[in-house]
Amino acid sequence: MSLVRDLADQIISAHRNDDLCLPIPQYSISSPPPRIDNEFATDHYELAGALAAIEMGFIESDARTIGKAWSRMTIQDGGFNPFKWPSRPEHFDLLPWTRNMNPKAFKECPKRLGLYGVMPDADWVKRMVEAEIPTVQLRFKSEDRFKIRKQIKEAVKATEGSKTLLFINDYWEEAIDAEAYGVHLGQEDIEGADLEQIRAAGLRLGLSTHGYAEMVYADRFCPSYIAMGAVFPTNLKKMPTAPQGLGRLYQYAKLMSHYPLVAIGGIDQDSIHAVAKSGVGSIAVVRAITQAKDPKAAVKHLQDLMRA
Ligand SMILES: Cc1ncc(COP(=O)(O)OP(=O)(O)O)c(N)n1
Ligand SMILES: Cc1ncsc1CCOP(=O)(O)O
Ligand SMILES: [Mg+2]
Repeated sequence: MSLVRDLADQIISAHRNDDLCLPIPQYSISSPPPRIDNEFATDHYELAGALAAIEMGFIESDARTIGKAWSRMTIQDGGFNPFKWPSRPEHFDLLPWTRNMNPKAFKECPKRLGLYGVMPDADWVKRMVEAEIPTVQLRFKSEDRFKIRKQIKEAVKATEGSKTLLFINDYWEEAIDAEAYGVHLGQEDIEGADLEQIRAAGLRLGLSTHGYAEMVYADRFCPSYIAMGAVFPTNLKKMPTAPQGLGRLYQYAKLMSHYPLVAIGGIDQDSIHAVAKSGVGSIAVVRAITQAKDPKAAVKHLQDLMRA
């Protein structure tokens, strides 16, 4: 058996019961298995870490990131220990400075944004302000710029004079014009947005991530918060990765603990307490509020469960 195979097997058997593993996707001719070979790896540990990650069900980009982290961890810690798992910022080559020392950092937001309602229109935002939710997002999807502007203006007005912080999903230009508290962008939104303009206007920026590779990428922008998910299955959005589960969320939250963090995806009253225990300071939900019999009561109940 090759050395790399042996190291990978040691990692897998040490972490088999860690709740990090997901079923490996089915491969076909149109979606072939990832190629983890010497071509990209600089040492055995990188290759073994990446191979183990693939067999633990991580997607290829995450496996490559994990491989690099295994290599750094092994060098930094002075030897290979299969029972460890990369979990420190330096293992992932995250930015070495704090927000205050980074002139490109986005404006700070509270470390704990608390319960975060992601709402489909301005009327829902108003209801959330009345329910005294700490954080709300206007996630209004439309092609009509006039309607978008109107919704954003109404949502900003609804939060004025309240303690509720408002993030606008996707429409960063309109959010700047309306002087919203912040903007939320997904990975695909980043390229089309002028992040410098958002930063210069003093709006906070939240970024979505779905795994290790995207977290490392998001870190380069030093956003105000990092969202991670989907934690559990959700039918509200087609996700680029499988639900990550609590085991992975706990690792992500540990690695990125210097950021305000938001967990999202399929979280409800039965799971919110376990999610909060990961250390994330905020939990974003849609259906747990919008489909509740009494949304205002749900806001209170979910917050109680988060704190319990
Ligand atoms: C708090 C929070 N997290 C993730 C998302 C999803 O953003 P994105 O991936 O850009 O998808 P859309 O919401 O735009 O469909 C979010 N909106 N909020
Ligand atoms: C917008 C979004 N982004 C990631 S999951 C999600 C939807 C979450 O909805 P729910 O809380 O109802 O699963
Ligand atoms: Mg988006």
